[in-house]
Amino acid sequence: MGIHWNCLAADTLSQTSVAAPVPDLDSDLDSDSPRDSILKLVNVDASPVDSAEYSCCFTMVTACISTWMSNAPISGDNNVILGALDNSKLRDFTYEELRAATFNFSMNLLIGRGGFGNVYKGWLKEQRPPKGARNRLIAVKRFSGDTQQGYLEFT
Ligand SMILES: Nc1ncnc2c1ncn2[C@@H]1O[C@H](COP(=O)(O)OP(=O)(O)OP(=O)(O)O)[C@@H](O)[C@H]1O
Repeated sequence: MGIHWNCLAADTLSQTSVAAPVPDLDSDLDSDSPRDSILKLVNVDASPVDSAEYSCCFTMVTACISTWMSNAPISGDNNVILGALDNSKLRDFTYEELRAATFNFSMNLLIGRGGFGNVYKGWLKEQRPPKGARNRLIAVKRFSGDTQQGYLEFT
């Protein structure tokens, strides 16, 4: 199923606040880099997730990229290949692409929870010829079957 995603310009990921472990993705990062610092700023103020939430059938990217991410190295095969992306346009992503980008919606990457569902941090591999590929930091909002709000907004 193709899913429409809206990539916003705001770099709200940098505003999250609570430290939490992140997956092995970070292992190849420069520990002194700003990116490494940001990766530790995972907001875990949300309560544990009900298993019912995993029944969701679609998700939505709500955000964005940090400028300091522009030269980030590619960090693993789990990343999704992302074509040239213009922030002014919408792009479709499959569920599998976003599942891979968020390491199967890892709870270690949970950064928030809204009325629509959980929000996860993730990375998409972006091709930017002739510069080559880079990782792009994103936020993925995953629809929860427990909420009526999502149905009202997206149907
Ligand atoms: N782009 C983002 N970057 C960083 N954190 C985000 C981002 N989007 C959402 N979050 C986190 O997820 C939490 C929930 O966001 P969300 O947008 O789902 O809230 P909401 O206002 O209830 O929206 P909705 O009603 O559409 O679900 C936020 O409070 C924030 O902590």
